[in-house]
Amino acid sequence: MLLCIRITKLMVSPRRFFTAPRCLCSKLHSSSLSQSVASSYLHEECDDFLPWLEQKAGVAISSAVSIGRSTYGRSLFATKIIETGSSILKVPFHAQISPDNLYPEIKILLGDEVGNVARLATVILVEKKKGPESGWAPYISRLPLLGETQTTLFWSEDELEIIKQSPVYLETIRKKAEIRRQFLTLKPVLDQFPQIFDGIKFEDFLHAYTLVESRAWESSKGFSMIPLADFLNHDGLAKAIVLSDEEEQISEVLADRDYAPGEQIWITYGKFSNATLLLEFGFTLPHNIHDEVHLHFKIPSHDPLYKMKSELLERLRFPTLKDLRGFKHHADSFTIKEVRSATGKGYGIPQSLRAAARVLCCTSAEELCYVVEEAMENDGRLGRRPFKNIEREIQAHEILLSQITTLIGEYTESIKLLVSTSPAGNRHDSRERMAHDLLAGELRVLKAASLWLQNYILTLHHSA
Ligand SMILES: C[S@@+](CC[C@H](N)C(=O)[O-])C[C@H]1O[C@@H](n2cnc3c(N)ncnc32)[C@H](O)[C@@H]1O
Repeated sequence: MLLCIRITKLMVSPRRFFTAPRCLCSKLHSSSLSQSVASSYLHEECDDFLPWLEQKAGVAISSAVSIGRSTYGRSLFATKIIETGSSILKVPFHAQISPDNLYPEIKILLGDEVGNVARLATVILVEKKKGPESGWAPYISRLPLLGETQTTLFWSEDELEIIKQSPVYLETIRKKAEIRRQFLTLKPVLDQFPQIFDGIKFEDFLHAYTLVESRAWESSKGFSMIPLADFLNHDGLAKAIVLSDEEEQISEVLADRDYAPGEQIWITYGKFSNATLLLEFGFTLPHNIHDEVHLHFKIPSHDPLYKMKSELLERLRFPTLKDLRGFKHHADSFTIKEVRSATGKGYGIPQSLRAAARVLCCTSAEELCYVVEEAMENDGRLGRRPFKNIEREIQAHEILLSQITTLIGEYTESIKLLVSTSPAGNRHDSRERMAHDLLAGELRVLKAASLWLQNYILTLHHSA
């Protein structure tokens, strides 16, 4: 992740771009996370951290926070009253770790195919190897150890099997293969520095890579890890993010609400579903309003219109997406988010998905050509208008409903299995709990979509 400005996509703006509107305050005060874990765990072993960072930065970083422990690992806590809109911390770019910190003799050997995340992961490995001698030791020594990270990239095959229904399963396999590819590209370079990288294994690189993805933020320097700021935990309802001010060369966090002394301070890493949180950060939320499901359509290979339909579906898919932290995602499927209203009115399931269903249900080349011509006569977007033939419109939406009904059955079975195999029906294990949050959230999205479709189809029947 480069959070918000973070990796999974932190979006770093070249200028300060965020001030919390006043009206947010009361809403944010009711954040479940903010209230439940507020105040009890403070300070502890990090007393030396802020003085070290301020000395390194050569400026004051914060007079309003201390580092403490919470249910979610280290966190920042308010040490005094913090008012909405005030600055919580400011970390200059030169006190952040970025790919620029890579030894020049290593950097010069790296080709373009080695991305910024891999470069920054290499910096982390170098500084870790230096131990107490590293100029970053107080920060590096407080990063989670191998074995403490919960992202699915470290799950066993059996653990992954539990979430096979979710797109996270395939995405985990794909991503791990991609990180392995990057490691194999880097390895011949690392081997030239045995005093640093002797005996380095893929797991070490994977660990460093996931540290970067779960903590770094995008900036003009590529991705940076921002000491102190990266002790901030994520609340899906928070509005505060890490801002990047290119003019002043600082990263800053502004309060999105008032904090009392002792309260934990929260930011948002982005509008992430549990699938993304699990894959990139290694945690889930019990009820995540950003959960989503990805639908893949398969055109039967014996369909005589296979080629035409494939080309049209390709036009309907979304292009590459960039998340808040600056990370790119490729969407090769249709995404459904939770439908707010089951009545068929207002925000329903995505138009592009319904358009795809209209394309799929065509039975002749003439019908497909009609869909294309109609798009050209209107705003150019394919399949956006309901078929004039109501029977066809019903068929298109029944295609969708049938696929969603099948998925609902599969998710329900997986959740039943998960609950029944947990000791005494309890999900003690944190990975099982996260698997449950993930599957239950995606099932909720599917059920809402199903209700919406049933209602729409019923309305069409009545009007026929
Ligand atoms: C940027 S770090 C935040 C600081 C971290 N708690 C620590 O101890 O260093 C991100 C990590 O914090 C944890 N985390 C952050 N927000 C969380 C939340 N709402 N629930 C559970 N874990 C969370 C996850 O382990 C995540 O990978």
